[in-house]
Amino acid sequence: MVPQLHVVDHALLAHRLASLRDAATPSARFRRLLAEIGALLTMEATRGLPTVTARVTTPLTEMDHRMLAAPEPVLVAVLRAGLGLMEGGMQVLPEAPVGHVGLVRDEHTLKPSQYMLRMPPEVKTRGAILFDPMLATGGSAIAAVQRVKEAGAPHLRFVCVVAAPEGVAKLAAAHPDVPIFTAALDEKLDHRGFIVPGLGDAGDRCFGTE
Ligand SMILES: O=P(O)(O)OC[C@H]1O[C@H](OP(=O)(O)OP(=O)(O)O)[C@H](O)[C@@H]1O
Ligand SMILES: O=c1cc[nH]c(=O)[nH]1
Ligand SMILES: [Mg+2]
Repeated sequence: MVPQLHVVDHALLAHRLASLRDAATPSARFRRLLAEIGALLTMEATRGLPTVTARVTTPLTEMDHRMLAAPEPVLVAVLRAGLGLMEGGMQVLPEAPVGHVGLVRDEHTLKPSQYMLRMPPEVKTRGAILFDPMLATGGSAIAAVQRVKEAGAPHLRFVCVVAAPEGVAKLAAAHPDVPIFTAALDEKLDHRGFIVPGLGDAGDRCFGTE
């Protein structure tokens, strides 16, 4: 039991995830599904954002209304596959500044290495939502969270699509302050570090590489 893990249960999410997992789904459709899933997960990950009551004048009268208390948080994609997922986050939070962390996992050691980092200055005050569809061994997520914390984020959330129990346990142990939102908690990792049943290599399926 990992208290910071939120497995988001929604019929529309489940329906899209079924198609995303399907090996026959081509790249263009895979990207569209990933963006739609990103939007649905961002709705859930932002449910608890602080709000204030402000006065609003409608064409008919005045009323007190709930609004966001602070500007939208920074959105950060873990390249490459996080780009597709963050697309949906940007639709839900259109005014959010955007950061990127480039990480690639070595297929033999399964260790991530970083090849780029760009973070907007607002991350220091607004906090961040980090997007990467796959939480497998957890190495990439731990490194990405660390980079965003080092950039000054006072708080952050991690959004993924498919998580392995191993990755959830490692991320929660390394960063217990970071809530994890996922569309599915899968069964296990295989001997190559792939999530089972999973959906394969998210970056390759997104961008048509091999
Ligand atoms: O939890 P881990 O074991 O670290 O694995 C997960 C990472 O693997 C994938 O990226 P990949 O390294 O394949 O890069 P890509 O997105 O460019 O394909 C995925 O998008 C995660 O970043
Ligand atoms: O199953 C997996 C594991 C890591 N990265 C992926 O893209 N898929
Ligand atoms: Mg990949």
